[in-house]
Amino acid sequence: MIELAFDKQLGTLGLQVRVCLPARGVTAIYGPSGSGKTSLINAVAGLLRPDSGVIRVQDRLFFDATRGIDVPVERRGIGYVFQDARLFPHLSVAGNLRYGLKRHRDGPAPVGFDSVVAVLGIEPLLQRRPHTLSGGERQRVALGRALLRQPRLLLMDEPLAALDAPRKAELLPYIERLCHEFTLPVLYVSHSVDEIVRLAQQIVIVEGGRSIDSGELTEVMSRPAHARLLGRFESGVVLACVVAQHDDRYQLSTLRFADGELRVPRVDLPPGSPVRARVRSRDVALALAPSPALSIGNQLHGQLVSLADVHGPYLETTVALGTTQVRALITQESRDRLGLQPGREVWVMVKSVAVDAVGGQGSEAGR
Ligand SMILES: Nc1ncnc2c1ncn2[C@@H]1O[C@H](COP(=O)(O)OP(=O)(O)OP(=O)(O)O)[C@@H](O)[C@H]1O
Repeated sequence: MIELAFDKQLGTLGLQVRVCLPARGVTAIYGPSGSGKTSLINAVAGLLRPDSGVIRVQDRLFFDATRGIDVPVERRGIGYVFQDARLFPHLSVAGNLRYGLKRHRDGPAPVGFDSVVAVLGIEPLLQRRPHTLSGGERQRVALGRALLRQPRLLLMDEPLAALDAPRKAELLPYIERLCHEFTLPVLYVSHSVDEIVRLAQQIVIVEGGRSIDSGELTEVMSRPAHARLLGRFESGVVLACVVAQHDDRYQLSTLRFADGELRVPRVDLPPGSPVRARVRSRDVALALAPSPALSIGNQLHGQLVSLADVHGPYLETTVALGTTQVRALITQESRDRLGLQPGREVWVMVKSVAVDAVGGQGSEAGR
């Protein structure tokens, strides 16, 4: 387990972290700008000293204020990848990677030089100097260097933030692959919901310095309480699904979740593969009856649970499809016109779904 229970006063912001996470897979640290995400992982790294509390990663106690324990940064065995790659300009790529290796204590290294080079596709870059690399290539080298230090925990602070959209798209599959291949726990700071849904299994939500929620990603992300933080364009639910079958004629795939099925553009994974389907509230409409006259194929029967104000003309509604809940963004005018109130039977019209493989590659949307 990773136990983070500490406080730190940062100017006017009171950082107050209380989370217990499994020491495996990727945990996203999500929250608005200035909420304290970087400060949280800096405390784990040993770069920021809490005023009180405890920081423990598996059997290693890094910090305990009452017992006067504060393990120095270099002895925590943590890899850190920043927004900018921070490579040594005078060393080649190979030299930068070996710098990490050199600092590893004796004994067989679980993460080998060749496997890191292969997973991150660095081979053709080995003799180059950092200033000749693109931003995405530099970040791949920074990731490799961090991994070769054989960390027990990897921290990443918005590693894609400084890149333009094509470079982001280029780097993301490498991050996915390394999280999959090297089984060390990762804390991944980001305020991009797309990145988080694609990479993380767990999430910690930080707001105003406080860890307000944490847990399994599909569960936490789908909670209506977080709709405000996610914003009107990102709010929605994440459904754990499996690929049920493919329809070659129409190039569609059927995804099965606990209470139904969704048809989406073909997902290149074999039947039985686990995937995540992100259904944004703004991509869902409500109707009082199913309609074969509509182009939308995903029409699911459910019961309206609640209607919550968002802002302006909008309401976010929650609909139960058995045990699964989805949400739809509608206008107040639609609510009154359709006479919608809790308990009412409705049909959920899903216009678009973003699909991400669990620990694999993602594919986007469909109608
Ligand atoms: N040493 C410090 N002294 C005073 N205030 C600080 C200190 N370190 C951070 N802060 C403040 O604490 C707040 C949280 O900063 P932090 O960088 O952790 O947030 P963040 O969620 O990572 O933000 P962003 O997403 O913009 O990077 C900010 O308002 C920052 O100015």
